Amino acid sequence: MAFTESQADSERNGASSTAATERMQTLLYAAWDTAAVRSMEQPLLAQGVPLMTMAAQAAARTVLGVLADKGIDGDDLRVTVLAGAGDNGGDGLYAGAYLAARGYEVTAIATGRTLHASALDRFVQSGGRVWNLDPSSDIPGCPTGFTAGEAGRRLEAAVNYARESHVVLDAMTGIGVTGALRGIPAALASSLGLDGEPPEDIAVPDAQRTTELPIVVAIDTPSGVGVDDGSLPGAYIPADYTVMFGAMKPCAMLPPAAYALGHVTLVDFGFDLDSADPAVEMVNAPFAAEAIRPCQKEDSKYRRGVVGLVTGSDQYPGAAVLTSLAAAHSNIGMVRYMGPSRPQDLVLHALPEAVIGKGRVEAWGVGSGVPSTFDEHQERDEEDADAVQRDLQTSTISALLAHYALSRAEDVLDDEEHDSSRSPERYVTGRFVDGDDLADAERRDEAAFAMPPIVVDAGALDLLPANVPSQVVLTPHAGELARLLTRLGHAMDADDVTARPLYCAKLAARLTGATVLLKGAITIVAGSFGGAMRVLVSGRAPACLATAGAGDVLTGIVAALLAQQDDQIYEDPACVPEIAAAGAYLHGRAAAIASGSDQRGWVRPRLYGAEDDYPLPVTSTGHPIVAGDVIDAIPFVFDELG
Ligand SMILES: NC(=O)C1=CN([C@@H]2O[C@H](COP(=O)(O)OP(=O)(O)OC[C@H]3O[C@@H](n4cnc5c(N)ncnc54)[C@H](OP(=O)(O)O)[C@@H]3O)[C@@H](O)[C@H]2O)[C@@H](O)CC1
Ligand SMILES: [K+]
Repeated sequence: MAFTESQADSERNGASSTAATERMQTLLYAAWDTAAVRSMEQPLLAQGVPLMTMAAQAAARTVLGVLADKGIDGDDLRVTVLAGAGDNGGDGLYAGAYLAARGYEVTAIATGRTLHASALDRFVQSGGRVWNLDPSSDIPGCPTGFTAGEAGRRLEAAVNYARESHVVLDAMTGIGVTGALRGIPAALASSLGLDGEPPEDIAVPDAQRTTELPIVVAIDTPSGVGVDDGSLPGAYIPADYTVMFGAMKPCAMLPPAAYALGHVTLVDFGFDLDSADPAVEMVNAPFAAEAIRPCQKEDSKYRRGVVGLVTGSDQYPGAAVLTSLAAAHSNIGMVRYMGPSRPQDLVLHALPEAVIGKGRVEAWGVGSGVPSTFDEHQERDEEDADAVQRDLQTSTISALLAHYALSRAEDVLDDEEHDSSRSPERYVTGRFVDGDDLADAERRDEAAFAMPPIVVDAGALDLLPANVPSQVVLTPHAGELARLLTRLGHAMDADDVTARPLYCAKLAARLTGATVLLKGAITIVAGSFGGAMRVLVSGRAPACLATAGAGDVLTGIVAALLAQQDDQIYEDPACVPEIAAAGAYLHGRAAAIASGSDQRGWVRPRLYGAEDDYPLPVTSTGHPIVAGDVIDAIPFVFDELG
C-alpha cells in the first residue's frame, strides 16, 4: 500500500499526541525540587513569557471553578488574599485582581513589609483593598509606625476577616520559603491552620464531605510546607485546593505535606522537563507493569523464579503463611520455605506447592514474623522453647545476611575501583588490611554483589550488616526504621520518622547502602547508586490496608517481583527501587480491590485546561479487610496490569 500524504499527517498527529500523552504522564507522576524548577523557569522568563499572570489567571479560574462546583455564587462573595512580599504574593495579588474585577470583595492581607509592585497596582486598580500588619512595612496607601497594640488588633481583625471569607488564597510563601514560617505569616497560619501536625482526614466518600468555609486555595504550595522534603516544619494552613505552577514539587507527593495540599491542579508552562532529573517519581499502573515478567513458552518453574523465605516463627507462624501465599501468587515458579516445624506445617497446609528447605533461589524474603532480637536482649529466657525457635530463625537469617556484608559502603567501593592511585591497604571491619587479607575482603565483596536480591523485613532488620549492596531491600515501618537508625547512631523514634520520612528513608539508604522501602499511606522507596539517590513513591493503597499481616504480604510480593527480574537486577542494580516501588503499588491496588475502595493515599492531580475527569471522586471507602483478602486479590491486579 502506498504511503499517502494523509497517512503521513495522521502519523505525525499520532506521534504528537503520543508526545503529549508522555508529557502529561511525566508532569503528573514526577516532581522536581526547587532548584530544578527555578532552572526550568529561567529560559521562559528570559524570553519574556508572562509566567506570573499565567499562574494567577489559572489560580483565579480554578477558584471560580471550585465555587461553581460547590454552588457558591452571588455578588457578595468575600475573598481574602494572604499576600507575602515575594513572587508567591505577586501571584496571589494578580489572582485577587481577576476576582475583584468580577465584582467580588477581595482584601489582601500583606504579611511582609512590601508587596509585588506591579501586582499590587493591578490589584488596587481592579478594586482590591489592602490591609497591612507590619508597622514597619512600606506599602503605598498603607499606614506605618503603628503601635504593637494596634499591630495585634490588626492581626486579630485579619484572622477574623479571613475566617468569615468564602475563599482564602494562601500566597504568603511558595518555593522561596526557608524553614518553618516565622513572624506574621507564622502567627496567621497558626491561627487559621495547624502547627506542624498533618491534617486529620477521615477516609469517607466524597459525597459525605461537607464544604467548610472558607475554602482554602494554596498558591503554588501551602505556605510554610517543606517544599523539597515534604515535611511540615511549623505553622501552615491545610489547603482544600492547591494550584501548582510549572511542575510538581516534591511536597505534592511526599508525606506528610502531601496530605496538606488538598486537590492539586497543575499548570503546565511548557518547561523543558528533560533538562533536569525529577527528585521524586510516583508509581502508576504502567510503571508497575514493567516489573512483571511475562511468561515465556520455554519457561520452567526455575526460570520463572524461586523465592526463598525465612519468615514466621512459633510466636508469629501466620507470617510464614502470608509471605508464602503472597509470593506464590505473584508470578513466580516456586516458593522455598525455611523455618521451625510449626510454621512449616502451616505453610504446607495453606500452600501444598511450597518446598521446604534449602536450594537455589532467585530472591529471598526474610524476617517477617521473626521477633526483634532487641526485645530478646531485654528479657531472655534460655529455657524458653520459643526463644530457641526464634534463635533458629535469627541464626539462619544472620548467616544468610553475612553473605551480603561489604567491607566498605558501596559508593566507596565504586570510587576505589576507579582510583588507580589507591593505597594497597584498606580499612576493613575495624582494621587496616593488605595482601592476602585484602584479596580476601575483595573476594567477599564481589560475592556479596553477586548474591540474589533479598527483602529484609521486621526482625531481620536488627540483623543487617553495616554495609550491604543495593539489591538488599529493607521494608521497615516507621518504628522499625527509627530502631534501625538509632542502632546506626541517629537516635530517633517512630514520630520522628513519620514527621520526616523522606529524610529518614534516604539516611538509612545512605548509611547502609540498601534500598529502603518505608511503608505508609504513601510508601517511599529510596535507593542510592553511585552517589545519586533515586526516590520513588507509591500512594495506591486505601487506608484500610493498615491491618495485621499486610507487611508480610508486601514482603512476599516484593520478593517475588525481585525473583522474576533477577537478570535485570544483575545487569542494572539501579532498577531495584523501581521493582520495590512496583511491589508497593501492587500491594496497594490489591487492597483496593479486596476492600472495594477507591480511596487512596495519593490522588493524581488535575492538569489545568486538560479535558479529564480528575480528581477522581471517592465513591466508596470499601469494607474492612484482613491481610489474606489482599492475597486473594493479587491475581486481579496481575490481570489489570498484564
Ligand atoms: N515556578 C514558576 O515557574 C513560577 C513561580 N512563580 C511564583 O513565584 C514563587 C516563588 O517566588 P519567590 O522566589 O519570590 O519566593 P516566595 O515563595 O514568594 O517566598 C519569598 C518570600 O517569603 C518570605 N519568607 C521566606 N521564608 C520565610 C519564612 N520561613 N517565614 C516567613 N516568611 C518567609 C520571604 O521573606 P524574606 O525572607 O525575604 O524576609 C519572601 O518575602 C513560586 O512559589 C510561585 O508562586 C510564578 O509567579 C511564576 C512562575
Ligand atoms: K503559598
